[in-house]
Amino acid sequence: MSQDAGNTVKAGLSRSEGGRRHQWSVLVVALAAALGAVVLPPLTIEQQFWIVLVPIGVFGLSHGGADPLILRRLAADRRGTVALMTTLYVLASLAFVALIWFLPTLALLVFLLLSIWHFGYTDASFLSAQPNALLLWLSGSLPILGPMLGHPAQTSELFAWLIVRDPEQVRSILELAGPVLAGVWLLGFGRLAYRYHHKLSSRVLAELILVAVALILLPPLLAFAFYFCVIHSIRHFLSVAQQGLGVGEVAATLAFLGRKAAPATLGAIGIAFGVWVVIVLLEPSTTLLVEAVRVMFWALAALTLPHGLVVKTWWESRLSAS
Ligand SMILES: CC1=C(/C=C/C(C)=C/C=C/C(C)=C/C=O)C(C)(C)CCC1
Ligand SMILES: [Fe+2]
Repeated sequence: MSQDAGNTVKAGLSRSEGGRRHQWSVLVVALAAALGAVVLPPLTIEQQFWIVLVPIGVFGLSHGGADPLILRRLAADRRGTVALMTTLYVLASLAFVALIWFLPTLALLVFLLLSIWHFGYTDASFLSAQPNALLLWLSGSLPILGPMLGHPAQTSELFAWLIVRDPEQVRSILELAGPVLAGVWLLGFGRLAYRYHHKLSSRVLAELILVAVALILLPPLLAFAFYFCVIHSIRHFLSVAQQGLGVGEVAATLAFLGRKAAPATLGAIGIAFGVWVVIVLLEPSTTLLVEAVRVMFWALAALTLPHGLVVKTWWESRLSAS
């Protein structure tokens, strides 16, 4: 891929009407979320779980549900290639499930790192016309760093459920790592503002700050749902629509994608529900909530590796085709 071709398409995303409009709405929604978080009464993890279950299921997962469509496009609808790519996708997921099974703590760390990269990749393409690795890591790390800093006790408990460890032990690590990482983030932000202030609009810096504040103030599961549904999924759909079919057709394409993504999304929800029931039957001593949280995040984790690779491969192939 030539650097110029890459720049042209990314410039298209960051300057596109849909991208710009969405960037303004992110600022408004992040401000509203931050203000809402201040007046919100403290919520238990269980209350948060019931609030975010439907938005994450419907809104969030459907963006992964578009992967089969992207795979077909990547394979140019050649049956053999579609089958091969689908097999590789499933194998990558299964490899990650094996990692979760045998080395859960390492799996959580890899999941968090992959998520930061994947979130940042999408954000940076919308926020900057030129590739900007610093912006990628700053933006992508917010959904993980925010809950760690703002609500270390609940975030530790959620992590501890995933890796079956003592929440207090996880908390002592987070309370040390959180401020250190926040310091590194602030240094990076200072460098971004200083080095790129002429290239990036102040709206980008405002987005980073406002989204950071919202993610720190909101309780962890609400913070994640806000970022995942309102920012990540919408940007993903906008980019899929735009890169695939041209700016003018975004609305029609979103409706089309919605229809195409629905079967895989419903399938994923069905499988997740099935796994939940099986786990609960096998291990009736643990609570339903803990198992539900495990299914929700480990399912996302198992899909993150192939999903992130598919999205990147597809974007790069679009770039080199342009
Ligand atoms: C587990 C967990 C968290 C991280 C979730 C992540 C990292 C989700 C990634 C999803 C992806 C990458 C979806 C694909 O597009 C939080 C929010 C810090 C709160 C505490 C529990
Ligand atoms: Fe994604």
